[in-house]
Amino acid sequence: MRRGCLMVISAPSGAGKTTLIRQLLRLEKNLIFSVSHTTRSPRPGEVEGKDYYFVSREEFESLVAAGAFLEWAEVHGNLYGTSMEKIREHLDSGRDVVLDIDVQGARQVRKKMGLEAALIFILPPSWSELERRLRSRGTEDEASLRRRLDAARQEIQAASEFDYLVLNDRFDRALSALRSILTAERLRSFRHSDLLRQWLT
Ligand SMILES: Nc1ncnc2c1ncn2[C@@H]1O[C@H](COP(=O)(O)OP(=O)(O)OP(=O)(O)O)[C@@H](O)[C@H]1O
Ligand SMILES: Nc1nc2c(ncn2[C@@H]2O[C@H](COP(=O)(O)O)[C@@H](O)[C@H]2O)c(=O)[nH]1
Repeated sequence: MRRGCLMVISAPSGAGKTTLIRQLLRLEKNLIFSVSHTTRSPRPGEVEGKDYYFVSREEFESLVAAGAFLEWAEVHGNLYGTSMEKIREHLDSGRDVVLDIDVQGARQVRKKMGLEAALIFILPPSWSELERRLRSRGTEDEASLRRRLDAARQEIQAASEFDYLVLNDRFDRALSALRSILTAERLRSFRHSDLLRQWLT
């Protein structure tokens, strides 16, 4: 059986990765979203177990101590982490998995999983459009908005470490680029060892 693909998507806050991932999940039936743990409070409309597992700092720290996370990081003043167990299960059973994580997390995944993980960075079209999108979402107070825009400068510096860059200017074009990346990743030879075995033995 083909081993699933791991797609890691990072971007500055407000670039549009959550919106793109939601739409990608509607179109790609074999793709599963990895629900992270976070110490951040839920936003209006966010659902426990669907958007995040919302936990206290104490609970998060005990999961870190138990080695439950593939990666974790402090982002914009809150802790976020990706639990290892489910991801392994899905990949082993041939399901593809998408992670919405920050740059620090993406680096940790690359270190642990090497080229098995495809690292994708979403770029906003401009600084002014990034700020406009973040403001128009209406989820951040001024301090949080400033912190996210400041962090964006450093995050964009790391974009060249990623395997793929996707410009989220026109939404439909960015979505189609993500679907093409998934198609390419599904064809990588190491995922098809069964297919190759019959030719090589
Ligand atoms: N191509 C686009 N054109 C215009 N608006 C967009 C586009 N893509 C996303 N948006 C809008 O930009 C806002 C921010 O998008 P989204 O919440 O998906 O960002 P994000 O990268 O996931 O941010 P965060 O890291 O804070 O979760 C949303 O209101 C979304 O509808
Ligand atoms: N390293 C990780 N980063 C994560 C994880 N889940 C989400 N994130 C990133 O945090 C910021 C902020 O997200 P928000 O939902 O509070 O706007 C964003 O960059 C996410 O990609 C995770 O498990 N690990």
